[in-house]
Amino acid sequence: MVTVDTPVLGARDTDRRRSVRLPAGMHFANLPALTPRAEDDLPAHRRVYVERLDPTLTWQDITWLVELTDLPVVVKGVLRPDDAARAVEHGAAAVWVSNHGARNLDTVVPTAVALPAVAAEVGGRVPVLVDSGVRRGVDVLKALCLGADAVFVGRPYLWGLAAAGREGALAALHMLDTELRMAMGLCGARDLSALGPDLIWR
Ligand SMILES: Cc1cc2nc3c(=O)[nH]c(=O)nc-3n(C[C@H](O)[C@H](O)[C@H](O)COP(=O)(O)O)c2cc1C
Repeated sequence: MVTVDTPVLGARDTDRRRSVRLPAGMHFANLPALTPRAEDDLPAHRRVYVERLDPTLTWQDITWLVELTDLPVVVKGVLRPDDAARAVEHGAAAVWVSNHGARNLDTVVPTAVALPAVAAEVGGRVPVLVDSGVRRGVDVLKALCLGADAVFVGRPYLWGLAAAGREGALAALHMLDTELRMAMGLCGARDLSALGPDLIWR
């Protein structure tokens, strides 16, 4: 789902294409498929995506997966209420509202915008999870108010890890926890059950 007021392809896209190329002679040691080849007409990361995207997948594949395992199958990347309903109908144990950190599709809808309608559609039948762009405790608070049962982060703890190893990753999570508690206190919320849409000013 993309917003319509900006072009899908533009100058930024071209810039990004250039920026993902490695310097000559370097390669991704553990990701050989990402190493640029002279004959490539697509940047390496795009080639990987194009080769991995399977246009034959259907919702029946979710049912097949669910029947194959006792593990909970969670459908991630849901942004539309109708897709959320399909995920539940096909046996998903949870619906994960995500745009994968807005790293893949330019102008993709923010998850804070998509979340309320998805949560309403799911209606408590399974947990609703969310990620993408959560950077501060107040972001966690807003996501919980907008209908999420749990909130995830991708890059923040990786940045902590890169900066200071295990302690850095823990510090990133601790900061989110502290900020969430502070934001809750400042909103007059004693516990998580007090978080709801009434705390959100639109
Ligand atoms: C380096 C990197 C690789 C990722 N690879 C995948 C992936 O293979 N499949 C997927 O569903 N999400 C992938 N994600 C998205 C994360 O699972 C997560 O949805 C996203 O990072 C959350 O947004 P945030 O980083 O803004 O917190 C990746 C994220 C990063 C940063």
